[in-house]
Amino acid sequence: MRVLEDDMFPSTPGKLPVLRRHLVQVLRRLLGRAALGAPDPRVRCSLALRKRGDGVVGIDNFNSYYDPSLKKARRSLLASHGVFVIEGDINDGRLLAKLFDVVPFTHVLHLAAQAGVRYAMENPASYVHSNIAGLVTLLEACKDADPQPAIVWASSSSVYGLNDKVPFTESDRTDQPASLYAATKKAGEEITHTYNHIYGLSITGLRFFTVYGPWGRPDMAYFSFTRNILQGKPITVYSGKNRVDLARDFTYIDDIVKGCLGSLDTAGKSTGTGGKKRGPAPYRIFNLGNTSPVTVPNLVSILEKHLRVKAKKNVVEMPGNGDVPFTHANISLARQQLGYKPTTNLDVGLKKFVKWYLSYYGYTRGSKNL
Ligand SMILES: NC(=O)c1ccc[n+]([C@@H]2O[C@H](COP(=O)([O-])OP(=O)(O)OC[C@H]3O[C@@H](n4cnc5c(N)ncnc54)[C@H](O)[C@@H]3O)[C@@H](O)[C@H]2O)c1
Ligand SMILES: O=C(O)[C@H]1O[C@H](OP(=O)(O)OP(=O)(O)OC[C@H]2O[C@@H](n3ccc(=O)[nH]c3=O)[C@H](O)[C@@H]2O)[C@H](O)[C@@H](O)[C@@H]1O
Repeated sequence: MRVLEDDMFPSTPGKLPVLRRHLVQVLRRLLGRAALGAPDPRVRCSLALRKRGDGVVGIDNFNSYYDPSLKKARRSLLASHGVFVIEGDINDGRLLAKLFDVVPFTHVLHLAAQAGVRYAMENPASYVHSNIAGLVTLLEACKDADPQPAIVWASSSSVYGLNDKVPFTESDRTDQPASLYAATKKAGEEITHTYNHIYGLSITGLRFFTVYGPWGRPDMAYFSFTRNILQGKPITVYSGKNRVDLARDFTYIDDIVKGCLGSLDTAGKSTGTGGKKRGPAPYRIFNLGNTSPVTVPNLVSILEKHLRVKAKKNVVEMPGNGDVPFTHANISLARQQLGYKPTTNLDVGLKKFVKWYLSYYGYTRGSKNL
C-alpha cells in the first residue's frame, strides 16, 4: 500500500491542490495527535495509541532483512485499525519534509533501524544507512518541522557492550561497544544529544533489552529456535567461555509498549521554531528491560515445554560475533519517571508467542504438522 506517493505532495502551491487538500483532510481526521513510527514494538505501539484515540502514521521501507511478507501482514493488521504505513525510507528527506508539511505531528516514535547484533558483520553498510544516515535525515526533518515534534526513539541494551557492572544503569559507561550495531546505537545517542542541544528537540532514547513476543523478529533466537524445533532441525546454542551459559534480560513486547507510551506521554515539548532553539528541551535516556535475566538454555527449555517438542541442540562457544555474555537492566529510572513496571515473565510471554506462532504459521495441535 503506497498511501502517500511522493508526487502527491507538491511543493509548488497549486499543483494537485485538490488531492493535497483531500489528503490533508483525511490525515487530519485520522490524526488528532500523531506519532510517526515504523510497525513490533511498532505494530503494538501503534495499535495501543489508536485504541486510546491517537492518530498514527507509519513509515517503513519493507526491506528484505527478514521475510517482508511478515512486515506486510503487520501493515494489513494496522490498516484494519486505521493506521497508515507509508512505504518509504527515512533517508528520503523530501518525503519526510512533505509529510511534516501536511501533518502537524506532535510526536515521533522512531523505531526504524537495521537491527540484529551478528548481521552487522555481514552487512555493515546497512547499519550506517539506517541507524546513522537515516537517523540524521529524520532529525533534520523534525528540526525543520513546525511544530517541532517530541522524539522518542529506540536505542539498545547493546550500548552497554563490555560493561560488566550489573545491573546496567543509565549512567554506566557505554564507550565499549562489542558490535557495529551497538556502535551505531551509541552514535545515535550522541547524535540526538546534538539535535537537542542545538535545535531544542525534545529527545527520549529507550534502551530496549532483547524484546520478544507475537509478531516479532524471525532472526531473533526465540523465533528462529521455535521455527527449527518445529521443523525438527537443530538449533545452535552459544555458550560463554568455559561453557558458562549466556543470559539475556528478555523483555515482553507489551511491557515495552507501556514504556514507549509512558515516554510519549511524559516527553515534554521541543522548543525550537524555524530551525532555531528557543529554550532548553528535555534529553532523557531510559532502560526498558525486565530486570530478571534468563539463560539461553532456560529459554530453550521453556520453548520445548510450550511447543511440546524436544530441541536438537548444538552447544558451541560464542564466536567473536558481537554478542555479549549477559544483559541485566536496572529500571529504577524508568519506574520513577515513566511509571514503567514490567509484568510478564519469560514463561508467560513465550506461551503467548508460541500460541501466536502456531496460529500464524498454520500449525494445528494433534494434526500431522504438530
Ligand atoms: N527487538 C529487540 O530486541 C530490540 C532490542 C533493542 C533495540 N531494538 C530496536 O527497536 C527498534 C525496533 O526493533 P524491531 O526488533 O522491531 O526490529 P525490526 O527489524 O522488526 O523493525 C525495524 C523496521 O524498520 C524498517 N527499516 C529499517 N531501515 C529502514 C529505513 N532506512 N527506512 C525505513 N524503514 C526502515 C524495517 O523494514 C523494519 O520493519 C529498532 O530500532 C531496534 O534497533 C530492538
Ligand atoms: O537488547 C538488545 O539491544 C538487542 O537484543 C537483541 O539481541 P540479542 O540479545 O543478541 O538477541 P538474540 O539474537 O535473540 O539472541 C539472544 C541470545 O541467544 C543467543 N543465540 C542467538 C542465536 C543463536 O543461533 N544461538 C544463540 O544461542 C545469543 O548469543 C544471545 O545470548 C536484538 O536482536 C537486537 O536487535 C537488540 O538490539
